[in-house]
Amino acid sequence: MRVHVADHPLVTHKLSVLRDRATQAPAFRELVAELVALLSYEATRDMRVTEVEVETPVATTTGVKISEPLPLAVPIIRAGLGMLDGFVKIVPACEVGFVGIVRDETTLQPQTYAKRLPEDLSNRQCFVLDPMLATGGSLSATVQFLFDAGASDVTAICLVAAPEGVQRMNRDFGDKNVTIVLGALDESLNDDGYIVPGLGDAGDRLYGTAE
Ligand SMILES: O=P(O)(O)OC[C@H]1O[C@H](OP(=O)(O)OP(=O)(O)O)[C@H](O)[C@@H]1O
Ligand SMILES: O=c1cc[nH]c(=O)[nH]1
Ligand SMILES: [Mg+2]
Repeated sequence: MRVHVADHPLVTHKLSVLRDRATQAPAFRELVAELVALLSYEATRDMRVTEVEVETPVATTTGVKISEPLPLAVPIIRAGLGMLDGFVKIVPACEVGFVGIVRDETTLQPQTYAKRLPEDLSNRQCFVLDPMLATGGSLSATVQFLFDAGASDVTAICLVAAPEGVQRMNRDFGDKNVTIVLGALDESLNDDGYIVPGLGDAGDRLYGTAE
């Protein structure tokens, strides 16, 4: 397993505005889309491509196109849906699968309530989208669904992670072809399972459901 933390002033700037409790849902959604676009650049560095011949108005040259089977984007509903548009803008050729997971607020255990994935994921590069990697339960369950369907190459894009979540992923997938691309690796988790300093509940902030 590999972990890549983006080290770029634009990412850190946008994350700082995202973290600010005064940032309201419309700006929050826009910033999430912009951050996904920046992180996708790093996350797709090893995307598989096939050589193609291209005729320019001047000459024939060799280019590339994204290989088939096409990559699969998997947003973890609900908050991960806020990252889908940003990813699809960068990789319009991708297909999209869905996993719906919510944490039990008391036990912090992930509860899966929806799953719609292609049956056979062998040879598919998969890109999981979820802004928050906290205890790691939700991401670990999702990556396991993908491996169970035959995937062997999974990249997760998360905006903010806690060290506890990264350790959990390393415990579960340390010897697997899994890459985690992060906007920031924060300090810790608090007793309620929230990332510190984090940005609060990403789903609530995206969809305006915070109390
Ligand atoms: O690493 P974990 O401890 O599993 O926590 C992270 C999960 O928590 C949030 O989802 P949440 O359960 O709040 O659901 P929501 O997206 O519907 O708000 C977040 O989007 C992750 O999926
Ligand atoms: O800090 C956190 C932890 C889990 N889920 C969130 O949305 N935020
Ligand atoms: Mg939530």
